[in-house]
Amino acid sequence: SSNPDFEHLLAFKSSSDASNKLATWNSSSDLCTWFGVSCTRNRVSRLVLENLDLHGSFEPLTALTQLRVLSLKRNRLSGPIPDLSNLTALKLLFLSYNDFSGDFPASVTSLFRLYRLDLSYNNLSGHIPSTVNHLTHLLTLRLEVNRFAGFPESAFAQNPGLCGSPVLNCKGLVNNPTRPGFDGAIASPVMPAANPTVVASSPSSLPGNSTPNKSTNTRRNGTSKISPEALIAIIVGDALVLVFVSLLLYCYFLRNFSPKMRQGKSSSKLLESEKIVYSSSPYSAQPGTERGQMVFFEGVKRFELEDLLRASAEMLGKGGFGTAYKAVLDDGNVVAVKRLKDAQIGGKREFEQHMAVLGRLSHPNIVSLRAYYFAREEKLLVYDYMSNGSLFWLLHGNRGPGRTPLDWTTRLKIAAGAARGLACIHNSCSPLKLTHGNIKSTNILLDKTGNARVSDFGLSVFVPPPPATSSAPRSCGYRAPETLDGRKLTQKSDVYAFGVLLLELLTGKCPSVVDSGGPGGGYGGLVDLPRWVQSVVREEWTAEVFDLELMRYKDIEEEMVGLLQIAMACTAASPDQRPRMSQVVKMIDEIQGVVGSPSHEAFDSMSESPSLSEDTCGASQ
Ligand SMILES: Nc1ncnc2c1ncn2[C@@H]1O[C@H](COP(=O)(O)OP(=O)(O)OP(=O)(O)O)[C@@H](O)[C@H]1O
Repeated sequence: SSNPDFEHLLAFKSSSDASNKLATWNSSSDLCTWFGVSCTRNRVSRLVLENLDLHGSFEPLTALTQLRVLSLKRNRLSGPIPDLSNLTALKLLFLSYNDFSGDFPASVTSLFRLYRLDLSYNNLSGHIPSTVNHLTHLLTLRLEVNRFAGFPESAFAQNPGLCGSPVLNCKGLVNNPTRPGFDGAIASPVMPAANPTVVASSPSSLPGNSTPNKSTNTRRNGTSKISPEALIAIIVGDALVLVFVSLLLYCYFLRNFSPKMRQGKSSSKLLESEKIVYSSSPYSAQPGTERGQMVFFEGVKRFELEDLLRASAEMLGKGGFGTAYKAVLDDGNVVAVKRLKDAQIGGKREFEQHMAVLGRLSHPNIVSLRAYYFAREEKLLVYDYMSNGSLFWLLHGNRGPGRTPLDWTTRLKIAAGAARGLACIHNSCSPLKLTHGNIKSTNILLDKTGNARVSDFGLSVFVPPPPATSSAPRSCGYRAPETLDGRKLTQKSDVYAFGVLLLELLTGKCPSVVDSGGPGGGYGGLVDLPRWVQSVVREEWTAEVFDLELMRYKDIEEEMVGLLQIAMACTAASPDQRPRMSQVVKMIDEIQGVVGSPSHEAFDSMSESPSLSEDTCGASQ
C-alpha cells in the first residue's frame, strides 16, 4: 500500500497481536477500514485498540505522525513507554491498565496539543517531571496506581490537614495510617496552585473558596464531633443562605425570564392573553408636548412617528434601558422599538452624535439601528425586528419535556456569528474603540435565517457604571472582575462577557449572580460560571461541564473542548491576558473548519475514553 502508515501498523500487529485479534488488518483491504483505525485525509488519525490482549511494545505506532487519538488501554503492553515525540498531533492518549514500567515518559511533555493523558494502572515509577507544566492544554492527567514517588515535603507544605508520608505523621488521629490513600497523597504537578477541592457537579453546590480543605479533611478524618450549638448554627446558616439564594433567583427570573418567555416564537406555549398588545401606542405623544424628529439611517424605508404611534405594539420585554416593543406598521413592516427610559442621556447633540456612530454600523451579525426619535420627553430607537428570538430563549426557555434541544452545530454557528458581530463593533470605528458594554444571551438575537446578531450595542454609555456593591441582575454574571468596582467598560470587558456567553452555550447554565466583588472576595454561596468551570476542569471533571443536552451528539468532544478553551481564555482574570475579538473569531473559525470538513475525525462524545460511547451515542448532529 502507498499509505505511509501501512507498514507501521502491520509491524505492530506482527509484534503485539499473538492472539490475532486484529484479523481485519491485512493487505487486501484499505487500512482505513481496519478494526480500530480511523483516517483523516487517508492518514491514520485515530487508533482505538482496547482490551485486545496486545502485548510487548507499541514502538511501531510512534511513527503514525497524524495520530490525534491513541487508546491502548486494558492490554498487556509492557516495557518502557516508547519515545512519543513524533506524535505531535496527539490530543488524547490513553495507556491505562497495561503493564508499562520505567519512568514517566518524558517525551509526552513535548506533545503540546495533548489534553487528556491517562497512564493510570501501570507499573511506572520515578519522578514526575516538572515539564508536565508545559502541557498547557492538558485537562485530564491520570497517574493513579503506579509507583511514582519523589514528591518533596515542600510540595505539601502549609496544609495542616495533610499528614502522613512524606510530611510528618499525624498527631492524635485515630485513623489507621496504613489504609490506602492515607499516605503518599498525590499532588498534581500540573496545577501547583490548585486547591484540592472536592468538586461538585453543579455551580451552586461548589464549596466556597476559602475553606474547602478544612471541610473535606474534617469529613475524611471523621474525628471531629459537631456540638449541638454548632449544629444549630449550621442549620440556621443554611436556612438563611437558602432564603437568600431563593430571593436572588426569584428576582432574577422575575426580571429576566418572563419577558423572554413572551418572546419564544412558534415553540412558545404562551397564551395569547399573556401578550400585551396595545391598540393605542405605548409611546407618549401627548398633544402639546415638544415634537421631536425621526432620524433615519441609510437603506431604511422611512415612516413617520405617527405611523409608529398607530402601529400595534407588543411588549418584548423590559431591559436595563427601558422597554422593547415589537411594532407592526400599517404597511406590514415590522420593527423593534426600544424606548429609552432609565437612560442618562446628556444633550441632544451628544445623543445625535452617538446615534450617528451606531447607525453607521452594518454587518450580517449585528442588529442594525435603523432610526431614532429624540424629544425631551421621549427617546426611541428603532431596530430591525428579529423573528427567531434570543439565544437566552433557545438555551433556557421551555426546558423540560417537549423542548427542542439546541444542537451543537447551531451553538457553534451562533458563537461564531456573535463573535463576528462583536468584532465588527470593536473594529469598525477604530479610533473610537467602541464597546458593546452589555453582551449577554438576551442580546444575541436570531434573524429569520437563523444567523446570530448582536443587539443593544453602544448603549452602556447611557448607564452609569453600577457601584461596586451592586448585585443588580442586569448583566451581573457577565461582568468582568475589573469592572466590579465601577471602573469603565472596555473592549476587554466585552471579551470577558463574550467568554461567559460561550460558557453559557457550552454548559446550558445561566450565569449566576455574583454576590460580592473584588479580588479574592467571597462569593456568598453562589459561584460565577467562569469560576465554576475552571474548578471543575481543574479537577479533571471536564465532561461534567457540558450541557447534558449535548450528550446525544457524536464526535463533538474536540470541538467542545476547543470552544471551552477559548471561553476560558476570554474569561482570564487579567484583561491583558484575554484575546481580542478578531482573534476569537479566528479561533472559532478553526473549530468550525473541523466541523465542516467531510473528513471530520470521528471520535466519540463525552466519555473519557474514545471508545466508550461508540454504541450508546447513536444520534447524529
Ligand atoms: N430587535 C429585536 N428583535 C426582537 N427582539 C428583541 C429585539 N431587541 C430586543 N429584543 C428582545 O426584547 C427583550 C427586551 O430587550 P431589551 O434589550 O430591552 O432588554 P434585555 O436585553 O433583557 O436587557 P438590557 O436592556 O440590559 O439589554 C429581550 O428579550 C430581547 O431579546
